[in-house]
Amino acid sequence: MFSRLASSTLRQAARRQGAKSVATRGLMTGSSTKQTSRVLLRQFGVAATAAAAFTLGYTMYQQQPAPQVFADASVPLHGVPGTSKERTFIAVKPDGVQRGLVSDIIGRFERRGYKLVGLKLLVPSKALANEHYADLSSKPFFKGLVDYMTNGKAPVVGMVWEGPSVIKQGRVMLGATDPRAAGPGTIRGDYCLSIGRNICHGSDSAESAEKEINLWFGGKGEIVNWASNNEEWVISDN
Ligand SMILES: Nc1ncnc2c1ncn2[C@@H]1O[C@H](COP(=O)(O)OP(=O)(O)OP(=O)(O)O)[C@@H](O)[C@H]1O
Repeated sequence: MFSRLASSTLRQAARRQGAKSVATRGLMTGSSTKQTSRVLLRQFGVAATAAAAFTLGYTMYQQQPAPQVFADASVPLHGVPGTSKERTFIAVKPDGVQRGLVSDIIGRFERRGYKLVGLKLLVPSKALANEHYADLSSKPFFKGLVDYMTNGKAPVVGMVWEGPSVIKQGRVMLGATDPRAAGPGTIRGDYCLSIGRNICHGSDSAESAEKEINLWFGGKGEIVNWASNNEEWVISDN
């Protein structure tokens, strides 16, 4: 790239000075040769400086350390229940994704002041869905539930939210499992009508949160420990 840049600069300088036509006709005088050489050297110097600056800048850019977002790596994957580092697993199920409710559900948690520390979009495998709903395996609706979660007609949005009492409050924000019993203002109470299409899931205890977060977000680096600048405006008993 550098040699292409230098030779194009030299060509342009030569053209500008009429050197090409003069040289080919053998009419170049001593002073015009010197002048042309000076111009060529100056142009070459500019190109060399530009190339050196580019190389230096690129090298410095490459050597920059990666952004440091892992502010508190001592927090376990599933958080610390009973503290401001409590964590829960919240999912938007395929019907919620299909109906375009992802942003509303994320927005409710964000506006409440909770912090998003994990987020992924996936069609869960049968094994994952079976494990997630293992406690319901004897229920007559189990097979239909797993099929609806895994058939790929729409993905699931899996999330991990962090903040004080997020496990309990997450369930309150979702509303009752059967949307017809869910209060207005809750996600299910506002957006759905049927227990088989209740658009979201939330861990119901610290034990479930631990199991579900590790199940859905067990991979390395899938949870980000980061410090929110809003924290002092959201979490304090003064
Ligand atoms: N009677 C039912 N008929 C059909 N589907 C049901 C029924 N009961 C529960 N489900 C489905 O199974 C899911 C898990 O049921 P569970 O009893 O664990 O309720 P939940 O904890 O409120 O729901 P989730 O685990 O999805 O948050 C429900 O969200 C619902 O989609």
